[in-house]
Amino acid sequence: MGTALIYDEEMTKYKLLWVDPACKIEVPERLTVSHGALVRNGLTDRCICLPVREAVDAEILLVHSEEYLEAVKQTPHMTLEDLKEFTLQYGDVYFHPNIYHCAKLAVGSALQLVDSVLMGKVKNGMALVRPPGHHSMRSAANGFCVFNNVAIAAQYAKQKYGVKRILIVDWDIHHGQGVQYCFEDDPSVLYFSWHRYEHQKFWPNLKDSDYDIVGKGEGAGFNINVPWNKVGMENSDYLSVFCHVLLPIAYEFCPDLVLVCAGFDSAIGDLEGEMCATPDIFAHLTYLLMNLAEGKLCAVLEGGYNLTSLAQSVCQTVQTLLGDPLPPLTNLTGPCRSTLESLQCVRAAHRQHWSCLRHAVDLPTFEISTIRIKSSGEENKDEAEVWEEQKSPEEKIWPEPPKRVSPRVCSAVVLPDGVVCPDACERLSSSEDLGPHLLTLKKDFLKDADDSAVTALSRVFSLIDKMKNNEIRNGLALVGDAAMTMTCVVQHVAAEVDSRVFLVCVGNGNIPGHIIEDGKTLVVQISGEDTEEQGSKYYVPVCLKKGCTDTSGFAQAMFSLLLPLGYQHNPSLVLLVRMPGSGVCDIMWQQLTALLQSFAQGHTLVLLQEDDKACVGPTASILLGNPAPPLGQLPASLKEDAEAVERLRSRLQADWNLLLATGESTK
Ligand SMILES: CC(O)(O)NCCCCN
Ligand SMILES: [Zn+2]
Repeated sequence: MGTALIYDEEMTKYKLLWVDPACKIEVPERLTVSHGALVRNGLTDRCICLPVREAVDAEILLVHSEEYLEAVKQTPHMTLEDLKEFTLQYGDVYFHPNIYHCAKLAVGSALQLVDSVLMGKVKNGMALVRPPGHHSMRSAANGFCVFNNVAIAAQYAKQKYGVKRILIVDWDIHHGQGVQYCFEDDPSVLYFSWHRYEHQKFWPNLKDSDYDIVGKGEGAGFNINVPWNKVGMENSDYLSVFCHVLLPIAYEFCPDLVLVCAGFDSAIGDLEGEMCATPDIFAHLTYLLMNLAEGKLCAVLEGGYNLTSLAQSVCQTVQTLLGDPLPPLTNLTGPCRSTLESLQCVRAAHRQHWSCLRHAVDLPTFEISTIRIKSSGEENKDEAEVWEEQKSPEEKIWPEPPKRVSPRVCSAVVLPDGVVCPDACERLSSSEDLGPHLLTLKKDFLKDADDSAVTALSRVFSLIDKMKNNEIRNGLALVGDAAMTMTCVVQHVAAEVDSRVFLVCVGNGNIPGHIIEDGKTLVVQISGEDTEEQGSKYYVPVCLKKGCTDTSGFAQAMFSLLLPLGYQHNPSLVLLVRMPGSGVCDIMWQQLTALLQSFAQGHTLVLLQEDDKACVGPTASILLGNPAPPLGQLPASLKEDAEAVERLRSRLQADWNLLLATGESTK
């Protein structure tokens, strides 16, 4: 199934007709440069372009009041003076004779997208619309928004398709209060928003945007606000919020549909946001949401006012929806102190609502307000920081996002004769020669191995070399001895100059000490074995009381340990090994296989042991880019397991500060 793209130039046909500094940034060119970049990068040709349509009254009334709709209906016939007068009753928004038409098209675009995803015509998609929607409320336009496109889409999905649970992720730099108000007492819609807040000093200056607003009544816990109390947030800050707040809760919620309020004013260069995250971060944020709801993801454009970073961010998002390999994220230095304060506050506020946060040991029992922290931080703010804040947001520059080339072959497999090659995979035949290195290995490692093991290893090595040359994206090998093959592979890759391996070992099994000495291989082992005291900077043994059968504990280790470590290690190869008898369930295994493709531009090598032959198909399906099935709503993980994960984090966070989720940051 493909990726839908919805866009119509009709939505460029309205603009600000008078002087209003607050609104002048919302220009038609936002759509034309975004769509133009997609065309220029050959992305529109790869999408399924769907037509827009006008929303009908009944659809708009899913969220808005009749009197508001009736009032907006009058605007096409208004004179310029009437339009100005009409606009005065709302905040930071403008009207135009054609904006009602465009607002109906924006809603209609979002609904077309929802229809095509929920009817299974496409896998996912993006709607490029204006006017944006997430600030508009039941009876009020606000923040350039007229109708709440995404809120209407959520109500529409529930009403027309009976969707039970919807996750709305709002990565726009402004708080979508309109969405929050619409669903604050609705437990079937989980709304997550981060937003520039600066202790209520930033627009829309609402106390309702702070972290302690968690939803009301039945909806308590289903509204997550992450305030950014400083500008200049970077990729690390965004990733740490996904790893330590959004993903654990989103997986526990287990949505049937993911809607994204895709605003790109949270990208570097945007004078509204004043953040420093680069456009390629949206490739990763999108991907991290694509293994929820079996990949049913609808992204709808909200804000984004720097035409360069907007266009780049839109392309990064669409490329990920299309399944292209993710770009490497470099120099992730870990979250700043302000982010850690916000993280701690949000996790504390939601601790009672989500079992994934229940055992988080780092959380104070008292309610900490970032206001108190700020005032305490005020005294010891050094003059550099003061100067930094007073400096005007000068023109930022950032590197063009790296090209993301899909190798000719997606998935290659090394299988014993007699094992069927999964559809769409390429079977690696015997490599021509055994290669000199192999003969030495034969002497070192394989002395008593039979020829089939030597042949298999030579094929695995050629698979690795083809991944290195980006001829192949990922691969899978079914071998006689997974542990031995793992050791040889690490040895082989570590011999390369600029290689870094991220070895994820699921299940019990001995990791030879020498492979973690060179600092190029980071090992995370998730098992039921308590090898905690053998841990080191490059060897992270996660012991789950009930072993890998415990999905909640496994999931927690995946988000709060594996993801941050993987991002910070930034490997050139991911080696995922399933030890025999690990007990990990297939869906957890598939989710893990999917998540690990965030790294190394998707160069993942999976090693399975022959008696795990049944895993070949399900693993290949994920390697080929199919979404992992849902884990189901996750129960609380065991207290001991959560504490073990927390102990590991506190031991490791000095070396790997993306693990930080609270407390003092080094920055
Ligand atoms: C869609 C949006 O969130 O980017 N609108 C921002 C409005 C800012 C008004 N000061
Ligand atoms: Zn915005």
